[in-house]
Amino acid sequence: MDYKQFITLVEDWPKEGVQFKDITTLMDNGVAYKSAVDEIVQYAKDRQVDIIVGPEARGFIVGCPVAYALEIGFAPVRKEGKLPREVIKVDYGLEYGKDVLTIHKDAIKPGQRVLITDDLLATGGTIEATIKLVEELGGVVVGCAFLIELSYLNGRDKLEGYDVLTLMEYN
Ligand SMILES: O=P(O)(O)OC[C@H]1O[C@H](OP(=O)(O)OP(=O)(O)O)[C@H](O)[C@@H]1O
Ligand SMILES: Nc1ncnc2[nH]cnc12
Repeated sequence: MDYKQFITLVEDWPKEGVQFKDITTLMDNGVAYKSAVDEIVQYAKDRQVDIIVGPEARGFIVGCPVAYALEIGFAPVRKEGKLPREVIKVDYGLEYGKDVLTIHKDAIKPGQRVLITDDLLATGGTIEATIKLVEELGGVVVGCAFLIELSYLNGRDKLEGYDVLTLMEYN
């Protein structure tokens, strides 16, 4: 499917000079959303994934339906101060700012095969931080799946050695 027709490009948001790729117009379309999720479900099946991990908030939109379809768990990675129990944390930077990401200490069991999902790969800061959290808990990252890759921001450079699926690319 040509998913790009469902993405809305918003100039100068959230900051001047950034072209925001709005996925809500893809999610609005049930057929397109299901098709995108189905592609990631197949990718996860091929890798015998035990658990999905996704960063707040748009990583949930992609990862939760995949976990549901596969009848496996989903572990949320959230910004600091949002998870109620003991967490580990990591600092990271992204296209338009920086922040801290956290995950519950017991979210992943050592040796579990993990698929990380997010809507978009930009500088790669978020995925790099999420991988760090997963690996610190002993998880094995067997794939990273995104709807969109902004190849002009070179996020893939941070993913050397990891398997990556992206459904759309912007140059
Ligand atoms: O590759 P990067 O440069 O790290 O950028 C990509 C990240 O930026 C966006 O999330 P954002 O932090 O804006 O949070 P949100 O999903 O809660 O809107 C997007 O959903 C990715 O997680
Ligand atoms: N240009 C962009 N559009 C949508 N989400 C993003 N996250 C980081 N950069 C982004």
